[in-house]
Amino acid sequence: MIVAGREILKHAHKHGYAVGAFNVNNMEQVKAIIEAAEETKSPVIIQASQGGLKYAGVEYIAAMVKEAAKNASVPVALHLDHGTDFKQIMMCIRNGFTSVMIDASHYELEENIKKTRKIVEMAHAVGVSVEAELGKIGGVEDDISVDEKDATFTDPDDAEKFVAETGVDSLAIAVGTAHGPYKGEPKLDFERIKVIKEKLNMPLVLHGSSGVPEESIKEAVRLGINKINIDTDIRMAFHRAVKEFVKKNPDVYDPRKILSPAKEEMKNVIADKMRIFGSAGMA
Ligand SMILES: O=C(COP(=O)(O)O)N(O)CCCCO
Ligand code: NA
Ligand SMILES: [Zn+2]
Repeated sequence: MIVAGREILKHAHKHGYAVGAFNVNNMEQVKAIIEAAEETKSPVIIQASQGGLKYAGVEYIAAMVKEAAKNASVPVALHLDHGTDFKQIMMCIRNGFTSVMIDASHYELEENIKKTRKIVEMAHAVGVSVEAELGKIGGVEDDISVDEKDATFTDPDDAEKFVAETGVDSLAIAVGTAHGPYKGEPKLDFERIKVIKEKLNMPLVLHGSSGVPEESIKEAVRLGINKINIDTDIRMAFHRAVKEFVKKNPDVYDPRKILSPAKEEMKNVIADKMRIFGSAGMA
């Protein structure tokens, strides 16, 4: 069933595990996520970025995810990832999204607070949860790009002020991850996660989580991360499977035959992550 984002994240915060938040652009990704969630009995967050909504259309994404959630035995939230455009955020709420991110992290603290507070007031008025970002998460992915030198870690004291003055349900923190593939191995600032969790005592979000070693993910969850964003690893699973299928079956042109192995590969990758995040069996 479809639920508000805060319901899923509050449970994860209370019981000390993390829920996967997986990006979708098409039907095969939605099916892969829901099948993995059913298989592992995991609550799950299905999210679309502004780029994903531009590609598929907000109505298509909302219709597919609501249909999938209606028939699922696990809790599902539908979330807007990295919302920067006020109209886009309102269109998502209008189409039944149960959670939205307002990403005003490029602005100074006071401006970020102001923009975030406006979305919180409107979203909370209709029961929709809100995620915001403080600090700048590095990396390049679709329309999100932050240069390595501009990536700034989240300051715990600023975070305390930010949450008190905005009322957000969850906070995305910059602690060493980056969007997209990593060149070297990412070094997470675990001490910073620990301090922020102690100060805020609320659901925390890790972005740029594809490519982070399993042990680092587990440590971040132990220290209080409750939502883990994954996009690149699913894209790579899709790419691997399609490439392999087409190489082996160059004359098969039926999209169902070409995309089915890709859906299976994405499902397996997602199910593994749900086990690593600790959400398996929590639904
Ligand atoms: O934090 C993430 C995922 O990061 P990653 O792709 O490193 O797993 N996201 O917010 C997905 C960004 C999608 C842009 O269209
Ligand atoms: Na990444
Ligand atoms: Zn992100």
